[in-house]
This record gives sequence, structure tokens and C-alpha cells, in this order.
Amino acid sequence: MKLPWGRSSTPPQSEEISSLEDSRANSQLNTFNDDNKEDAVQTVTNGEDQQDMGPYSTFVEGINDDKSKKDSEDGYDEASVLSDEYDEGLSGFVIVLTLVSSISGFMFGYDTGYISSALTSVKQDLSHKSLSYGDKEILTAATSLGALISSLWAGIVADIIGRKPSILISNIMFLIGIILQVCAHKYWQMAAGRLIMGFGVGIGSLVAPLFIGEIAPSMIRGRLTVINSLCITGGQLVAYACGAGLTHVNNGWRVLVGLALIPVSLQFVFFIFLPDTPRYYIMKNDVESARKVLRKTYRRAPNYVIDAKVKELHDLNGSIDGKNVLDKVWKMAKELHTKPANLRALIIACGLQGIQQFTGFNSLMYFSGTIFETVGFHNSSAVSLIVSGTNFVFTVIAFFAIDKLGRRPILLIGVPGMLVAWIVCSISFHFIGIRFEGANAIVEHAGFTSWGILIIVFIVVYAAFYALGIGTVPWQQSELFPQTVRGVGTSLSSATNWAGSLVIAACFLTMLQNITPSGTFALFAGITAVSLLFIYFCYPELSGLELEEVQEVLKDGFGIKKSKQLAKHRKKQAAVAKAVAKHKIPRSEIIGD
Ligand SMILES: O[C@H]1[C@H](O)[C@@H](O)[C@H](O)[C@@H](O)[C@H]1O
Repeated sequence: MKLPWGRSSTPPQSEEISSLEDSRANSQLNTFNDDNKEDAVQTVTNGEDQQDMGPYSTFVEGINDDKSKKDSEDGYDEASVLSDEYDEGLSGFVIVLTLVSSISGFMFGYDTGYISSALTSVKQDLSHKSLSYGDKEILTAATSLGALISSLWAGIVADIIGRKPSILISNIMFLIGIILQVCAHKYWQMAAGRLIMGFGVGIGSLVAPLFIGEIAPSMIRGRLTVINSLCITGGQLVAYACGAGLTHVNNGWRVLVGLALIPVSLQFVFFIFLPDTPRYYIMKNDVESARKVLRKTYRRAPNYVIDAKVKELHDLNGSIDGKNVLDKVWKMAKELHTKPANLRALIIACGLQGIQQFTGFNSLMYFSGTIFETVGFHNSSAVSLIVSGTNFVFTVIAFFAIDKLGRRPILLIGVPGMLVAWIVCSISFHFIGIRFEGANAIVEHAGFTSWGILIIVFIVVYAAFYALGIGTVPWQQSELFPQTVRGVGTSLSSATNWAGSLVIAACFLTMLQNITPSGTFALFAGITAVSLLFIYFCYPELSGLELEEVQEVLKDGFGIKKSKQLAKHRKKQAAVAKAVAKHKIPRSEIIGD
């Protein structure tokens, strides 16, 4: 194939390509730059066959051969490639959509985070009585229960009425729930408020990452989805900090709960003016709206790229029809469980969400104060702040690593780190020697011992490794499912998450009492070890892949090898596209339109 480059535009010269040495894209290019740089320049200049260009050829093929690509049967390697070449710029539109959707993540974190301090400052404000241990457990668990119930149907509703209306419904649930709590003078009103707010948390926890995953250009989809996770951990941190500040304020807990009205109202108002995702519009056959959103997403892409993308979404993203909603849901569930690629996606998504919860992180979120007091640390809220601060900081690191390093590497670094940390905690608890008499912990070696310090240090280490991988990756769940079953698939995996959260909230203290703290953390370590095997053998690398390509990977197995190759290939393509964009070679001159 001859390249049209030489005719009307100046091809990149070798010095220009050398100047890529210090560009950001170059780190990715380095792997092949040295071998291919000269060849590529020669080939471009002489108009030789692009086969000689190594990794450059894929890029050139993408921009020169658009017609044949459009006609090709293989959706897997065509339109998606085209759009990747235009991923180099992140539009303000995508940033706004991501930030506004991530308010759901903030609400998730804030609402699950404020309860521990609200419970200590609520005193006798509810039903004029001190809350019993059981009362407190019900208030804590009510939100997880609400989230479990709503997440079970949220994905399906999001498929039927849309992602945007679902987020608006979650806002209304939040508003009702928060107002009920702020005005509560009766215990049961508070519990009802927590439950209804939980409905909002469940919908938001599922729909926000789904929304972001569907609007994000593939090369940065991981990062953009992690912004939602950052808002979760940030929300938890803010809730802990505000809670600490308001502990001694009269009715401070009402202020703490009421503050949540601000982000919810903002999200509601913003979302009224924002569109739904192109994939949802295509599902509803609203091609014009899909095209409008895509045009704003890929700012620099010429029309044929947008057309190719619309065609790709149209060809690959059908929806399942049914006589009525129940029939439709039944058919979706059947499609999810009977098609091998879908079933594998479901196993991975539920597996990761289960691992996130059953390895015990939220025992720290809900009960770190109790744990730290048990080992002789009296400023427990300060230590809890350190744990949630670590969780936040390492989610920031995950943000930078998730697309660059990939999902698998961060999981395969994070989970072994968690395993070591839990083993150290289990051993240390054994040497501290704790017995329980009723709900009271009797510590044999009371006071601030070296075992106690070891526990605190390794709990913080654990939080760091958790946030780096398993705290963030499971919320990328929507990328695993094709459009036809994405709603029902993400519903089941989110429900797995909330069921796990509920079980840990309800059982952790009982486990401490019945199988000792050492036994509890040994159990968490055992679950973590099994989880590591699951991830190693079943979780493919999905960074940089188009949502539509993931099915291809899962078609004949868990596709670990295939996914790693494809992810590497896509990254190289994106690096080349970025590099060429940096040279500012007008595309019209390259493709001659
Ligand atoms: O991804 C989040 C995050 O890791 C939170 O810190 C945790 O409390 C949630 O349960 C989890 O879903």
C-alpha cells in the first residue's frame, strides 16, 4: 500500500521523531522506537510498503484505509481502531460528565462514612433513649440493605429508562432519605431515612461507573472510572473529618447528615442539562442523539470516524426485546447465563466484587475505632482518619496506574500485599491475647505494645494495597458486559458487593467474639489467598480495549493471554497516534479528504 503522505504534506523527519524522545508518549514508544524509527521515516518518505513500518503500520493502516475498514466484517479491529486514534485529546465535555456523575461516588463514600461518628454524637436525640448496640447495628446496616435491594434492579432500570433518569431517581431517594434523617426525632424515622438513602446509594454505585464507562474514550476509561472511586474514598475521608469536627457540637450529627444535601442537589441540577450515553441512545435507536454526544467526545475526529463509531455501536450493541418488562428481564438473564462469554464476565464481575468485600476491608471502615481501642490506641478517630486517608491517597495512585500499568498488574501487586498484611495482623493479635466476655474485650497484654504498633502499621499497609487494586478495579465492572446484558450483569455484581458489605457489617464483631481477632484476620487472609488465585487465573487485562472487544477476549475462555496482547497492541497504537498528533500533521492531508 502506498502512503499519500509524501504528496502534499511534509512527512515527519528523523529529527522530529527524535524529538519524541522527551515527549510523554515516548515512554510507550521507546519499546519499539529505536528499531523502527529510521525504517518508519524511510518508508514514509519513500512511499514504501507500510509492512516495513512495524507498529507504525497499524496506525497508518487505520488512517489510510478507512473505506475498506468500513466495509470489513471485522468490527473488532476497525471502527474501534479509528476512534482510538482520536483519543489523544480529552474533551471538556467528557470531564464535566465524569465529574458530575462522580458525585454519586462522593455520596456513596460520605453516606457510608458519616454513620460511625453520627452514632457517637446522636446520644439521646432519637426517641429520647440511648441507642443500644443492636440499634446502632440496624442504623449502620440499613444503608447497605437499601443499597443491596436497589442495586438488584438498578442496572435493569438503567437499561429501560436510561442512565441519566436513573441517576436523577437516585438523587430523589437521597434527598428524601437525608431530609427524613435530619428531621428525625424518632429512631424508626432515622432508620427509614437511612434505608431510603441506601436505595440512592445502591443506584448511584452502579449507574455512575456505568455512565462513565460508556462515555469514556477507551484509552482512559479506567482512569475516568477511578475518578468515581476517588470520590468514594474522598467522601469517606471528608465524612470522617467532618464527623470528628462536629462530635461535640449540639445536634452536630444533623449538620453532618444535612451537609450531604449540597452535592446531591448539585448533581440533580447539573444532570437535568446533561445527555445520556451514546450507547444508551443507540440501544433506543436514537442515532442522532448518539452522534451528538460522540461528536462532543471526539472533538478532533472527522465525520467519517463518528459515523464509523455510530455504526460500530449499532452493529455490536443490540438490546433484547420482550413482550413486557418481565419478559425482557427474563430474556436478558437467560442471555447472561447461557452465553459462555457473558457467563465468564458475570463470574469475573461478581468474583471481584465479592473479593473486595469478603477480604474484610470494610471491617476497618465500620469498626476501626473499636479495633484500635482494643490494641490500646486511645485516639482512635485520628487513626481511623489515617486509614481512610491512606485509602484515598492510594486510590489516587490507582488512578495513575490503572490504564498505564493495567488492571491485572495493580491487582497482582495489591492482593499479595493485603495477604501479607492480614497474616501479620493475625499473628500479632495472637500475641496480644484478647478474650471476649460478652461484648467486652479483655486484653492480656494491655497498653501500647510492639504487637499493637505492628497491627496499626499493617492495617495502614493493608489499606494502601487494598486501595491500589481491589478497592478500585471491581467498579470497572461495566466494561466486562456487552450492551445487551450490561444492566442485568452489573446489577448482580453490585448486589454481590452490597451483600458482602452487609455481611461484614453484621458479622465482624460476632466473629471477633467467636473465633477471636486472630482467627478473624486469619480467615480474611485465607479468603485473600484464594482470591489471588482467582484473579491470576480468571481476570483478563482490559485496559485500552473497546467495550465491544471485551467479549471477543472472553469468547473461548478467560482470555488472559489474548487480552494482554490486545491491550499492549492498543496502547502502542494510542502512543503512535499521540505522537503523530503532536507533530500536528493535518489529518486531511494524511488521508486526503
Ligand atoms: O470501592 C469502594 C471503596 O474501596 C471504599 O473505601 C469501600 O468502603 C467500599 O466498600 C468499596 O466499594
